[in-house]
Amino acid sequence: MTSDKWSIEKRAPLRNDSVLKEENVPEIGCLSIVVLGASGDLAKKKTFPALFNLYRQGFLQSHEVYIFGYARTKISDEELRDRIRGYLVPSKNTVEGHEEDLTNFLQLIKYVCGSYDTEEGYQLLDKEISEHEIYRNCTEGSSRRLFYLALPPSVYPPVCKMIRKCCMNKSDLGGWTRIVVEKPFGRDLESAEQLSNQIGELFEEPQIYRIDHYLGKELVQNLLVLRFANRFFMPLWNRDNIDNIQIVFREDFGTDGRGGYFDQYGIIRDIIQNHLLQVLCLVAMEKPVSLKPEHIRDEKVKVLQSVVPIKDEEVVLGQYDGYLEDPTVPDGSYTPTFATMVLRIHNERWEGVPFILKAGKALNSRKAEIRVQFKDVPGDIFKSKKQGRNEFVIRLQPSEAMYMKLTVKQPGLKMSTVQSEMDLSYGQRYQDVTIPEAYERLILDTIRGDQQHFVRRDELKAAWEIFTPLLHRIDKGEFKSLPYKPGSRGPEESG
Ligand SMILES: NC(=O)C1=CN([C@@H]2O[C@H](COP(=O)(O)OP(=O)(O)OC[C@H]3O[C@@H](n4cnc5c(N)ncnc54)[C@H](OP(=O)(O)O)[C@@H]3O)[C@@H](O)[C@H]2O)C=CC1
Ligand SMILES: O=C1O[C@H](COP(=O)(O)O)[C@@H](O)[C@H](O)[C@H]1O
Repeated sequence: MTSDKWSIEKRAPLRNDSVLKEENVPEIGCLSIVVLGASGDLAKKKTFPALFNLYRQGFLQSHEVYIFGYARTKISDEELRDRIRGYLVPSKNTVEGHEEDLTNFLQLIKYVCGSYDTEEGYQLLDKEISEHEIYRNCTEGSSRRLFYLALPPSVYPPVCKMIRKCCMNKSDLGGWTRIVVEKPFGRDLESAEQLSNQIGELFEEPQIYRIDHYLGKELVQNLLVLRFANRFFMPLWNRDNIDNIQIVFREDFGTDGRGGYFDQYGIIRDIIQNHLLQVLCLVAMEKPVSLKPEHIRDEKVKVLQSVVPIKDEEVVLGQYDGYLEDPTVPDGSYTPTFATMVLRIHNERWEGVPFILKAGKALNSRKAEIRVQFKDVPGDIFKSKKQGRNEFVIRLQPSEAMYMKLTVKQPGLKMSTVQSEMDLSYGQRYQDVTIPEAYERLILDTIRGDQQHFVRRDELKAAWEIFTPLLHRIDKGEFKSLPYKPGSRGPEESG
């Protein structure tokens, strides 16, 4: 099943302190993965493909795992398999054995139809899971049950209630029940806290995995290594040397059939409050005591708590021309599809350094990157300012890369300078490596009980505290979104 060409290192089982009450949790044994909202967009595009890739690499074993799709849509097992089949595609290094693996994987999937807020469907689901556990000779209570909520957040409370009531792992003989919830987790501080309270009454924090898929991206995971395992970054990473840091997300397509969802949230809730802010935390945080999830998340919370209120004059919003033509978008909507803003961190390291966050849909390119711009060289004898500053760029996607823009001597007899690049492009440097999809890593982390790359409750609260005042002013119509042309760089006013 596992092709020799897979070159991702299989990670050894790991345990960590985040599983507070689950010290004797098995890493092996019967595993039931339930994808709620299996009929939806995320499930077919991301969740099932991630599970398939884990299966192909041997992280999900046929003799242990069973996957249940759950939703209201009335379809058969075979119809669900047909819906997702086209999304389970091989990457360039994994073509060999793909068809056989696909057939075997699809046989591990069963569909259960039911509503989200009544017991019948969940009782049926529990029966199916229990049958699978018995079939696998699983000792009652030692099984592992993972519930992935690929659903709109509005249904999280009833779904969690029903899981708690009908579908929990039956006793505490070392098994576990974990739930994965997607963003957006709330619309503002109050609604997020309400949701946290509702779910918190049903599940303990170590059972709740708030996913932010940007935390599963290769170069986001590299940030801590880069910063804290390299001597030459440490002394430079501060207000004395850095002029500004830009964290940018661009998409070259619009709402793409998701206008109904998007219009309720807008670009700040969809991208900035979660994905870009998580990246900011990893760029700005202090060195954690260790790599334990709680130590890392403690440092992230400190950064978030040090962010000062966003100034209105440092915000630009935009909406692309044609957004309102999407039939699922309400007439006259002011929802921003583009936003740029400055975040300022009031601490010893970052006082005075603007963190410029920018995100937009329907722009000129698809790209996510971090640009660290350094200050000018004091007393520059080469007068090299006109060639540009030192800049360190981390491109998260597409084509993962890190490069350093620096001034060098123009080769030749003349003593003149030119800007050049030291380039680490992953496509060239790691040609035989298939970089895992973010969801793949994060689902594996959930199975292993590693919460390092998931958002803790206090982190979420601190994130909403930063954006809620601005979002409320936007919701009240106090900000207008400036028009911009699809395929452009955003509104001209955004610079
Ligand atoms: N799609 C994406 O690219 C991304 C999505 N997310 C998040 O993942 C979650 C799921 O997203 P996505 O798959 O796009 O969502 P969908 O709109 O496709 O919904 C998923 C499923 O939920 C059910 N559903 C939809 N609306 C409702 C409703 N109002 N009440 C009850 N059930 C409903 C439907 O299943 P049925 O009717 O069969 O029960 C649907 O197939 C959301 O929280 C989203 O924000 C996060 C990142 C990216
Ligand atoms: O969470 C979301 O992310 C996607 C972009 O994800 P990426 O991994 O392709 O960068 C975005 O399109 C979507 O609107 C948003 O909900």
